[in-house]
Amino acid sequence: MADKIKDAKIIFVVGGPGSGKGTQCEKVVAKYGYTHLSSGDLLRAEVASGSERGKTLQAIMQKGELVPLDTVLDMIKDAMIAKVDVSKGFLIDGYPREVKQGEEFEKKIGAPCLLLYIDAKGETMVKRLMKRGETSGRADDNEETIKKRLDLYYKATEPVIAFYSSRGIVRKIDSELPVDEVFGHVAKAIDGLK
Ligand SMILES: Nc1ccn([C@@H]2O[C@H](COP(=O)(O)OP(=O)(O)OP(=O)(O)O)[C@@H](O)[C@H]2O)c(=O)n1
Ligand SMILES: Nc1nc2c(ncn2[C@@H]2O[C@H](COP(=O)(O)OP(=O)(O)O)[C@@H](O)[C@H]2O)c(=O)[nH]1
Ligand SMILES: [Mg+2]
Repeated sequence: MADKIKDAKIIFVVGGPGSGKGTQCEKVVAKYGYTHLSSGDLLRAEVASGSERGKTLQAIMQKGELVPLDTVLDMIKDAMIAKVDVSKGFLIDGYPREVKQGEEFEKKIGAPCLLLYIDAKGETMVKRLMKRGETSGRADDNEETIKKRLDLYYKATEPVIAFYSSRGIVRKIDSELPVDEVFGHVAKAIDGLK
């Protein structure tokens, strides 16, 4: 089983909060049939289950901080194992959040063949998240937590992009464009694989 995952096509989707990762992943699923695993969604599902672990997670997420590395990684790995036989590839959305998360992922699961860097300006991300917050019901889509998530993104997650750039697998996608144009660039990056 571990070998099967290792051979799977793995794409990391990295970008700030509200940059449009989830939006683009949905479109990739529709066109390429990849399996979309949003680390944030996996964590929110655990919170929704009402488990003790979920309660601990909720408190961390509400503050816009990172949950323990092993927790997210185990969830991603379990979700990958469940889908590996029917999946053409995996979109790992919102992970890695810090270089260490990427290193552990590679030790326990495998190496990514591509990193889609979904790039938008800070003010754009804040605007999109405030709008999303009107309907998302997410405890972290509020002004105070958004600011913390952005700060953490610049501090912890941007170094991830530099880390993988040196390997030549980063494709920077301008996410200020209209959604379909952004997707055009995403599709070009995926078509360039192999
Ligand atoms: N690898 C990850 C992914 C998520 N989180 C936690 O889950 C929260 C929400 O994650 P996510 O949904 O990915 O949020 P954002 O990227 O901030 O927002 P979006 O849904 O807009 O992508 C993060 O703030 C963080 O507390 C984490 O600790 N580690
Ligand atoms: N104008 C515009 N809005 C977008 C674009 N991509 C995403 N959005 C909006 O921005 C918000 C955040 O997008 P989402 O995909 O959840 O971003 P994520 O936080 O990176 O997963 C959503 O309300 C989207 O509708 C884009 O390319 N252009
Ligand atoms: Mg998202």
